Amino acid sequence: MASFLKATHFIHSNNKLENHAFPHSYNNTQRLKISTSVKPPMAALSTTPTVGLSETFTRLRKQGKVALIPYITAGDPDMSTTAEALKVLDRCGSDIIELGVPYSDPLADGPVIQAAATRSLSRGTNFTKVLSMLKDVVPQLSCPIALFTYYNPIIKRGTEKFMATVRDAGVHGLVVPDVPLEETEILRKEAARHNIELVLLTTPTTPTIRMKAITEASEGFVYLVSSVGVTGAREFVSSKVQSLLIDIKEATSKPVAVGFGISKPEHVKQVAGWGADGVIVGSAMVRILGEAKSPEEGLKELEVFAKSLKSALS
Ligand SMILES: O=P(O)(O)OC[C@@H](O)[C@@H](O)c1c[nH]c2ccccc12
Repeated sequence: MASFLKATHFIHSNNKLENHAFPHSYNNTQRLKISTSVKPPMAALSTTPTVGLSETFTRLRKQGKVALIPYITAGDPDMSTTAEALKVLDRCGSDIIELGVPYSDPLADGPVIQAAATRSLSRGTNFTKVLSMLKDVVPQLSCPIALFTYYNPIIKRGTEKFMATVRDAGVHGLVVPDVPLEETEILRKEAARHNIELVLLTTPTTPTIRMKAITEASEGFVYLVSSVGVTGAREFVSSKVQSLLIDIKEATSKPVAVGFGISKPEHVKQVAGWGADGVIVGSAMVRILGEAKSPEEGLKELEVFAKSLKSALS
């Protein structure tokens, strides 16, 4: 976990990624040149019926509701099951779905999501396949998609091209856990230009001053990581979350969603009671799809589970 924390927004590091991504010679003129060759984002807007993350939270706030945000890993057990799972989760009242692009070195993930990523990659999942699945499925969904990816795939494609591509697939938000806060400025600019909200994360060990900077820069919502460690279902949600929520809400009026370890209807209810605007449930969903006897069984179990979480929030 130590390396994860160092590499993320919350703690400043002179991580090598910064140099890889944007060498000092990469100046504004070059960026402008690149930008002119990128497809305008408006083309994608017309095919995307859903609203973005902030608007979703605004609507929910008016209704006095807390967002249910499931996370699943794309391509596990296979891409067509992921497509079906997105539709099932949407039908069960998910307010936003976080879809993970599998990555070979998922340093912030616990065993369940790591195993899902490994299975998915071994079946040949790649970024292009995830995006083409999304392009088909997003128009059939009523809730927005927040794409989860580590930083490396963005660097590989180039930030502008990456943003144009994901927007063209109908994605509304982006969660990138391993990018230093300082680096997010460029990411955020490009994301905004393509109408994508870049969600930043804060953890229980993030110093207050940094937490404030993160809430200021975060878009869509602020992701509060409930506990130190890696992703994975836990028996209890850390009671520290309650005071962390108070601190964050003093710093910002942006919505705050809590994730890491939330895996039961009781957890969801508890975190909502502490004042969270959203709850993120990952490993518990991923486990259901990954361990089911068949994809069909997995989808059925997923539906039952998502409904149980949704009703805990109503
Ligand atoms: O799996 P959990 O403990 O329910 O946590 C949320 C989650 O899976 C998702 O948001 C996520 C998956 N991988 C991550 C890496 C870092 C931060 C967050 C994530």
